[in-house]
Amino acid sequence: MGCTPSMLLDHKSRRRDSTGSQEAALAKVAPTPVCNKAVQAAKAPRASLESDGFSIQLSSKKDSYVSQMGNNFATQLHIKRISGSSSGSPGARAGRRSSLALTPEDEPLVDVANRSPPPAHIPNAMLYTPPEPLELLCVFPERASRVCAAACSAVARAGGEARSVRSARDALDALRRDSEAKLPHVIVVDARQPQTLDAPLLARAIRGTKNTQHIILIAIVKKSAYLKDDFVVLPYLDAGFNRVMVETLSATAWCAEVLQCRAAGASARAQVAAVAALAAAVDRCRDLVAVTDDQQRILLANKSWCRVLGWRGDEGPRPLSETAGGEAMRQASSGARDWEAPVTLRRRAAPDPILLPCRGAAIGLTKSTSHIVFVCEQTHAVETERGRGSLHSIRRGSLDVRSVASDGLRRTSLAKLQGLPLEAPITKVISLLSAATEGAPPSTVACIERAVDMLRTSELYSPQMRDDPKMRVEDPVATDLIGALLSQGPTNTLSSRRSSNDSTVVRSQTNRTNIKHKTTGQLRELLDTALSWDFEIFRLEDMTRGRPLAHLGLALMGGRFDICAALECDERTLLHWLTIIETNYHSGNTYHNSTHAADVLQAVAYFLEKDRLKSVLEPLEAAAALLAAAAHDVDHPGTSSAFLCNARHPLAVLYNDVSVLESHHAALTFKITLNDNRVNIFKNLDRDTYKQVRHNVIDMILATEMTKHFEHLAKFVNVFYAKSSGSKEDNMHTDEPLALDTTALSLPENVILVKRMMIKCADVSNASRPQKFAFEWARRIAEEYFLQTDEEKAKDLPVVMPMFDRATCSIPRSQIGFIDYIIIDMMEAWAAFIDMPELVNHARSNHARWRELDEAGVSTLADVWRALGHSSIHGQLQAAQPTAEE
Ligand SMILES: Nc1ncnc2c1ncn2[C@@H]1O[C@@H]2COP(=O)(O)O[C@H]2[C@H]1O
Repeated sequence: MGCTPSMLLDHKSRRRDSTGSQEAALAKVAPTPVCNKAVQAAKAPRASLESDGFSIQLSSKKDSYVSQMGNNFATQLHIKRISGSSSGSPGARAGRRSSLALTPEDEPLVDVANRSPPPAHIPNAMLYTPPEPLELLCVFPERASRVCAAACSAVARAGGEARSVRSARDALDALRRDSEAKLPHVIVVDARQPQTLDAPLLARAIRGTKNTQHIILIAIVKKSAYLKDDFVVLPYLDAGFNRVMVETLSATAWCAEVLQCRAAGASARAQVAAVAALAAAVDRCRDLVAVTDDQQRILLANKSWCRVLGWRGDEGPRPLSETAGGEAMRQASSGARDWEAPVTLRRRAAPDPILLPCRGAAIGLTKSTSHIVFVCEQTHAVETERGRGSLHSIRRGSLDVRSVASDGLRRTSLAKLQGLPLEAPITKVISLLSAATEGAPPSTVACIERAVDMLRTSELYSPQMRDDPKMRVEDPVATDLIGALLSQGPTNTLSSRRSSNDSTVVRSQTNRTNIKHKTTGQLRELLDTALSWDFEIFRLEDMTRGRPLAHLGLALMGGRFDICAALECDERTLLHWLTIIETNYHSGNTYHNSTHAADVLQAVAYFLEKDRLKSVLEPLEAAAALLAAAAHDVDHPGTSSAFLCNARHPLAVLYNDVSVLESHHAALTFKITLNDNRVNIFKNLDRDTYKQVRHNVIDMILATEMTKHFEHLAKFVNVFYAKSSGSKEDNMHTDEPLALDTTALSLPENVILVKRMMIKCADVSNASRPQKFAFEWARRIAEEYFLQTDEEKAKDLPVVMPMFDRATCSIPRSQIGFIDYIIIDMMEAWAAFIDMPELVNHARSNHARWRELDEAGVSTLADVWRALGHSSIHGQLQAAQPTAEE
């Protein structure tokens, strides 16, 4: 402990020690104009003095050599309040607010009750020690001192043991050599021959030795000296003696003294033991505890206090104000009995103070306060840092007091908040990072501090364009596309351009030809290849006359994955579900139609075949992933959420401009499904299973929102690549290979990240497909963007992606930007996770081809297809393939 329990026991005597004189001691006890008079009064025995409302009485126990046991004051100083007006001036009384000056009558009762310290309650059981035979040590320089012999024989008669030594050195040796159990209860020191034995010096040395607080020290003085001066005892008491006794050879006198010493000794030992026990308890507290004297000088500081504030273990009493500030200090000074208020504590190794909730209490055995207890709650954040043993670390980790306004209310509520057992993981991360700065080189500290500053923002996952020369695509097309993908809300409105549907109205299936789910031989052959990465999706689109989803869905969901078993539904219901979902895709959209849904479904199915996912996902989770993929863009209007917001479309209004399309896709999926028993693939699931599947489907559909792209990617990377050297996000931007760590898969929350990543990658997997597919998808999305721009211009709406104008837009550049900013990082992370390098290989090779085209001056859609030697890949495919009906 910084300050020890022994300081608690004798802080009053230390006060005297520091002044070196009784006058100074008295002056300190009464630090008012009255004190000088008190000193004079002390010199004039039995003087009583009244002034300015005070009565000071000094009484000297001259007639008894036995002063009060266990009390270092042979002379007792009483400072009384005078309640009447007879002796104090009214002005003086009215003007003072100190606890000494104010009379109890001047204050409201409640206030008085709260200001007088509670009687310190020490349970009686704590103060009991079993009686022991008395151990006496006599220190008498004279070889055959008769006084010494009288004392020893009295101890023997009382059933105790006595020994004697002749010098101060021998006495101290005996104390230091003996184990604690053998320390004497009483030490009698011959103070009659100062030239041979300096008794006060020896007493100080004894009191400076460990565990001697309970030893009763008796100084033997000559009768002549004793009777000469009223204050003869004071230097002895100041030096640490408990009692001053006149030399005597009387066996009776010695016997009485010895018996009193045994009783007093037992009581003193019990008190010390009780204080030691309480100090040990305080030391084991998590909270920061300090006990001060009535002048707020710290007498005891527990281990938490020392550790958190950077105190050494051996510091003497010091003013609390050097370390603490705030409302708590004001409360403590007000004399309140019990209070709760925030305290700011300065730490030695950190510039920023910490703000902690603090409870305090004034303690006193009498009406006046002897001790003040401060218990500062160790908040979780401080404790986390403590775990790192870093004081330095606390600087950034927990509480930023500088940001706290000076008004007390805010500080109080902040302190209360910090007292709550709540802590966000980010707080722990900041604490750990801050701890890592300890002892680190300045450059590392600077890096960590910058990282911590970034972590402190609430926009953790908001992407910022990287300042990477390699990546600096100062291409307005790429900037336009990425900017539009990553931002949501009104930029700067649902088009009925290709659909006049109220999107929340389930489309009737009747306006479509019922699908033939009897597949032709060629279609069967094609569907047999549904689990290859170069699956001919556009051929399927053509063969099924724009209904690829139902056919592929039935083949994959009903066939290979048998989700009917997991969902406990029949294949017919699944077919109906697929059909109605497909019906609710807009066939007029060039990109966001059911072919895109089928493509994403095919990608998810392909991923699910990978060993990593097979081992991680339950059949029901796989089923949910396939359902989510099939439905993830249902009723997509062919325009972006930003467009809907700008157009003040009912969906944007319904979803408050937040995740408009994804919310709609997820909600409509369930509306369609639950609307009709014939399509309700969930109808046989029990409540909990339904809940689980629903949660999974919704979560995955919402994960396709591109504004959250970097959030999902960063979380995935941080979890599954966290253990390689350096930040994985940084690694992603270098050519260093990623080091995969899949141990985190044991946590369900991390499996969620995997499912999100899976559908995200599937959603934009077109850029990682073989070139002929990737280029067709690029054409389709560009066409859809162009149509949106056309509509925005026609309706005088803000143009979300002005660069996507069919007359001027460079398709190669838009694809280069898309791959650079969205695809590569994500595919690298996912490819490594599921062991599918072709994802990255295709993306890179597509990127290279787009670059070639760009460098060749190819720009518009028409240019691209001309350069590729045909008007459209899809057109080429269409011409070559038979349809499903053939
Ligand atoms: N090849 C591509 N080029 C440019 N943008 C794309 C490409 N593929 C997908 N996207 C965009 O990425 C988005 C992913 O979510 P959506 O399907 O809602 O809408 C998609 C398009 O806006």
